[in-house]
Amino acid sequence: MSRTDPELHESVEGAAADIASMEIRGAATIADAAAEALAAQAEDSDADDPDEFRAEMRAAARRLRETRPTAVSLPNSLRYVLRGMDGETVPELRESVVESAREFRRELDQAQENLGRIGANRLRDGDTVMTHCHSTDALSCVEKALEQGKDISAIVKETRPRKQGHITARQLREWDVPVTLVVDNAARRYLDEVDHVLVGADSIAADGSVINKVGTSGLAVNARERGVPIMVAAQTLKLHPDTMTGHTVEIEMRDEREVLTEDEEAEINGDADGEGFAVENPAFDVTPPRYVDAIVTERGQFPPESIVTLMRELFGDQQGGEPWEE
Ligand SMILES: O=P(O)(O)OC[C@H]1O[C@H](OP(=O)(O)O)[C@H](O)[C@@H]1O
Repeated sequence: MSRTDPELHESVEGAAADIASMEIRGAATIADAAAEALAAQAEDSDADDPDEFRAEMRAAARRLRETRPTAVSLPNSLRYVLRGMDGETVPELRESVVESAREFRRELDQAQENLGRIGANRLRDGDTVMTHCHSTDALSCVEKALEQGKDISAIVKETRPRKQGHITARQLREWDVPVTLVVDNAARRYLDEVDHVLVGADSIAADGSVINKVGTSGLAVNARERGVPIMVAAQTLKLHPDTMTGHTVEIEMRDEREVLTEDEEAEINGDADGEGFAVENPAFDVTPPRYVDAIVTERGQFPPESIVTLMRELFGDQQGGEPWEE
């Protein structure tokens, strides 16, 4: 932080640290936490004048923005809340930010509900889904299918290195869904027993590419080879506006210690002198649109190639820089 940066509320610093460490994780959950943190900053601000208040909010948004680069739900959330900031006085500005954050969080919940209902229509009674990682959007489809009285089973991929598959398994068991947990490398073997691959997304690009937890693209290629449809559950908050103008989505590279402990590394190195070896830990990968059957949003389901039409509708009139950079 530079000396001129305003002081940030503990909720902002706390949320930023928790997002970076993945204590708070999952694209929608990150967006929700970011909006909540901005509201806390606004509520407790002791800014003396409107300019100071605005500068404080921009600094808070920048701090949250720099935590993780891939899930576009994070900047989309910050943009939504800051664009709602309006007023001549500090109390007016404060109220507008709090209300904007509240509205964002309400819409996020509603979108997930609506998406779930649409996604559930793709699932038939007795179907088995294969999941990768943990996605609240994807699980919403299962939840709604269960509410429709359908029996659904799941083959849950463990999802190395952080094993978010365990979170998915726990949630599904709470709903009494029969679960088989498999290591990632076993996925292809089990695809013959599966009716749908069901995953979430961290970002969707304008060409319909799906950016999701690393391993999704290999799963999609294998599923296509086996004739299993691939369904991506992603509310429109996951659509990446910058990709409409040719930008690519940055893939987060995480700490190598998530993959290999120091002791394990020492063991591999043995008595060898000199340089160690490289460990890479990309958190996400890109699944090309040709491997995706449907992107399910709260506005309906789309073949990936047509997602750009929806993006033009949603982002077409958005111009200029980011509100936290003004
Ligand atoms: O928004 P929802 O559907 O909950 O999650 C979407 C995606 O966010 C997660 O990323 P991470 O675990 O935060 O790296 C997974 O990649 C998951 O598919």
